Order: sequence, then structure tokens, then C-alpha cells
Amino acid sequence: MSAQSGQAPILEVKNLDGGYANNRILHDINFAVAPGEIVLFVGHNGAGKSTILRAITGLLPWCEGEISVDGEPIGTPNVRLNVETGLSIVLQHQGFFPNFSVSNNLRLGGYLLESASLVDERMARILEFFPQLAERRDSAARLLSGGEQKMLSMGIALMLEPRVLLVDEPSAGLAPSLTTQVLDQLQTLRDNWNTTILLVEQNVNAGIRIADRVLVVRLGTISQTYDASTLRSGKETLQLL
Ligand SMILES: Nc1ncnc2c1ncn2[C@@H]1O[C@H](COP(=O)(O)OP(=O)(O)OP(=O)(O)O)[C@@H](O)[C@H]1O
Repeated sequence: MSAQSGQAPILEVKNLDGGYANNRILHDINFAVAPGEIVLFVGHNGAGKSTILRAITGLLPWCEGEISVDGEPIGTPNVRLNVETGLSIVLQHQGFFPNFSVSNNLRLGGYLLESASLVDERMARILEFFPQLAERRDSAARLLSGGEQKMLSMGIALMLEPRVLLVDEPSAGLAPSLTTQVLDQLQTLRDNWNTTILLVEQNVNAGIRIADRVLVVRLGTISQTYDASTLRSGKETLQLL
């Protein structure tokens, strides 16, 4: 595991509240994430896991509290600003243009990069990381398998080389073997690129396998924190309540 305890956090969330219109979902969320850490959010349906990821990336209609990246408060979450700060989200549902080719989708993911050569360089790195995408680079995205589409969504988010990647339900709609493959790729990404990862995953055991820390979300707040290795070893048992 590359997460170093005692290191200054790359991401810190303090007193975060948020929700949709008049519906408050998040209540006083507090946590910090070390560089290179994989943090898994678990909890019952509707507990607020995806809402936490959306709040951090500026996709929630309203949120209050303090979010800091590398010790610098990022102000009111705003998608573009957060992407520039190094936060990218891979949403649960399709995050690409279905009729565009794999390579054109990746190019669009590099929309904030300053030069075409940098876009090419990043794309080459991503296609090397996902050889299955490299083989399908000229295919329309809609023709990819479910697992390949997840890889494409991750690849698009990685074009800006985020320091923190937030991934919502990567296994949604995937067969168990593909879930393992996609989660293994997230772990490899962390190991090779030192990308910090916040993960929401319904397949709790598959998520625990790659996580460093597990945060339980209950009724819109963090109710419990586990060191994932104690759950893997059976020294502790995950309680969602
Ligand atoms: N776009 C929306 N508008 C209004 N309320 C929403 C919206 N999206 C989610 N909610 C509500 O916010 C609450 C938390 O939803 P969220 O999707 O964060 O839960 P979750 O823990 O990720 O659940 P699941 O595991 O089922 O995906 C739920 O009560 C849900 O109905």
C-alpha cells in the first residue's frame, strides 16, 4: 500500500453539508485523505455516498463547508475549477459521447490541456495503460463492451492526470469478473501513478480488497471508519449501522 500515515492530506473535507434543492442529504461530513490512498465509501442505498462525491466535484446544487486540496481551500465547489485543481470524477452512468471514437473521446477529455502534443502524450499513456482501449481506438464508444466503456470513462477522466480521482460505482452493470478487472486497474493506477482514489462501490468485498480505508456512510454522515486491512484479515467485521 502506498498510503503513508502521517503524511499531509491531499484532500480534506470539513463540516460538509449539502443536498438537492430544499432536501438536505449530507450532514457534517469530515474526513481527510492521504496522497495515494484508496478510500472506499460504503453504506445502504440512499445513504449519501454518491452525493459526497458529487459535492466534492461541484456537481451538487448546494453544499457548504470546507474542501481543501494540498492544504488550500478550493472555495465553493465548481466543476471546472475543481478539475483544474486536480479533482476528476467518473460517474456511474456513461461519461462519454457514444458516437465518437475512443480516441476522439479521449481527446475531448484533454480539453484543458495547453497543447496538442500534450494531448497526444497523455492519450498514448492511457492507451498503454488500457490495452483493450488501444485495440478499439477507432471504434465508436457505443460499440464497446460494458467493461471497455468503464475503462473509457476512466481514461477520459485521466486525460487531465487528476491527483484525486473520484469513481462512482465502477462495477454497475458489469459481470463479476469484469468488476474485478476494473477494480484491479484502479489499484494499478494508484500503484503506478500514485493517483489518490475515492471509490463508491456496491460490491463491498471487491472494494475492500483494493481499499486502504473504508468509510461507512449512514443517513448522510460518516458513522464509522475502518482500516481496510483489518477487514481483510477478519480482525474486524464491517458494520453498516
Ligand atoms: N438528483 C437528485 N435530486 C434529488 N434527490 C436526490 C438526487 N440524487 C439523489 N438524491 C437523494 O439523495 C439521497 C442520497 O442519494 P445517493 O445517490 O447519494 O445515495 P447512495 O448512498 O449513493 O445510494 P446508492 O447506493 O443507492 O447509489 C437519496 O435519498 C436520494 O433519493
